[in-house]
Amino acid sequence: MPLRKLFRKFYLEYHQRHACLSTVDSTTSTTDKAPTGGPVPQEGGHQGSPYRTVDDLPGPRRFPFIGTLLSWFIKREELHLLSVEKHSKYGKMYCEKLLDMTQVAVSDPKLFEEILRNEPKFPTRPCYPSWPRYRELRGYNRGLLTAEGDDWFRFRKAVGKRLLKPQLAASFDVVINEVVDDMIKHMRHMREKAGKDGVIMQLPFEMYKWSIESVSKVLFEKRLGCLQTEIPAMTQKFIDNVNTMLVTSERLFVLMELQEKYQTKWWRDHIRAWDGMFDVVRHLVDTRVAEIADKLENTTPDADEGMDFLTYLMATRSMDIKEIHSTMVDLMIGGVDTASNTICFACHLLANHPEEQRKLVQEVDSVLKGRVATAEDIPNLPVLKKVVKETFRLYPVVPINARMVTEEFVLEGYLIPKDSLLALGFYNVQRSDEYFERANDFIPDRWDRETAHDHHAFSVLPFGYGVRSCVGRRVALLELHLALIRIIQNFRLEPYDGFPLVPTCRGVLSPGQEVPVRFIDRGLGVTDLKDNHVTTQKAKQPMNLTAAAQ
Ligand code: HEM
Repeated sequence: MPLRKLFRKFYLEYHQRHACLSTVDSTTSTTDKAPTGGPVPQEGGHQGSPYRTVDDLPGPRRFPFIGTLLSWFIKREELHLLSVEKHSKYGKMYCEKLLDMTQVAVSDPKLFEEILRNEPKFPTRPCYPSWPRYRELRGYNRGLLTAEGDDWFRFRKAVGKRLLKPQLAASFDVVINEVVDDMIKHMRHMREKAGKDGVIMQLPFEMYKWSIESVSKVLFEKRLGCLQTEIPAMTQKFIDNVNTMLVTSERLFVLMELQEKYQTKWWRDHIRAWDGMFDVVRHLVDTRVAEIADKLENTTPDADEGMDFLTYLMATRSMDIKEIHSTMVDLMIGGVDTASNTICFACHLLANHPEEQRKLVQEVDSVLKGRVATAEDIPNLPVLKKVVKETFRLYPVVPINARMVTEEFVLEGYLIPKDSLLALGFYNVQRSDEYFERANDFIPDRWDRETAHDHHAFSVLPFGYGVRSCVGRRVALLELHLALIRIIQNFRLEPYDGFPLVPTCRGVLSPGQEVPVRFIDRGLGVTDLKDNHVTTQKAKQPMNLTAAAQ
């Protein structure tokens, strides 16, 4: 493969890794319609075209051959800040060339809306090349994260029906609460073990274990033991393999084919890590399938019956077992560091804003009166919802989303060519004084019912938007709300001086290894679920849980 092509491929993969969901995505957007807003210039067009070209857009200086690639390398852990820097210099829409790849960066809620509302029926998302390659080698289909066209649509329909219906998503509160219960016990243990005045060292890692455990229980009806003092060997192997897979995915950005051909250590580690992850997921799926085998024979899929996720997926008979294995791996990948990073950011913000924390404590204590919350309680906790939304605004785990352009289209009078990349600067908009007053301050009240609509609906999109948006968003919100309630019921949060929080952006926005928060025990001990145990059957009851899952 010629060197230039290899570099182009590297750039594409590099961008996808950093501009999209950690391990995940970017989305194709195609529309051949001229935008509804913005004049189509009659002057400045090229070769008789009424539109301007992307070369007419402002942008950073390009070096021969590499274009602006260097700045990406230098700031690869701060891509969110690089995006802010470039937008403040070149405006809402600029163009840069990375090798021969055109990237159009956009930072304006109206343009986000225009792009995202015009997606095709089956948006395709490019992904790490090593991911589909692994599946090809082992005879697996792509899973939900990376599948395309009809396959993606089929998987999305099956998974979405169980995870995205508000009432059904809300029915996961029982299993989520079970895991939150253990998380609180684990947090108590860790803060005592650290002996540092209530500080939980490596909070992000502890929260990571919580989110793996929680997603596993939701998806497989199985616990992995992440929150036990001694983590079972199989679980530890899974955690290690996820980490190795992610690290080596980055290293295989460059010259993947050659690395495969010469079986480099990174390549071998990568394949071994995937094998390990698939082993665990296959074991979890197959064990559950064996448990429900008898039931399955005569079961028809009825998500409304509150069926557990895997039983439902099997009963749809719309995915074969290998597609299910693949999709379950993808759901695990999509659901772990996203939720755990967000809860770390929320704890940090509350610790540093005692007044906001006080309002939240007051609301939680007065509404729940010391009992464990369920999904039904969430609509009655507006302060909680505002805190989570404001956390997403300040620390969006996906700070820059992206779309590949598969058909040329017109945006703001500029002809955006096929095969170029659209980078949607969410972080930049969310931190901009143009869209939010005192944009860098934590002000949950800006999301008050009366004032929330002052902000453009596309100015904060933590889960993306449209048909390819996050399929786990309702589960994620429920996890975050229930976990945060319980943390607040059990601990008072204080800042731990001397430790600054310095988020990095390697894929997803992460708080780093340590989050400087002290957890002071409130001594109320709200960890026992027995008092208000709810059953999965409640999904059948006619109650309005729509708001609860939003
Ligand atoms: C705070 C938590 C989470 C955040 C902020 C988040 C955010 C996102 C974003 C921004 C996307 C891309 C959307 C787009 O391109 O428009 C996405 C996709 C996805 N997420 Fe999440 N996510 C979270 C939790 C979860 C959970 C818990 C799961 C699984 C249960 C999950 C599974 C997925 C999957 C499978 C996709 C790809 C969907 C598709 O391609 O059809 N996510 N997520």
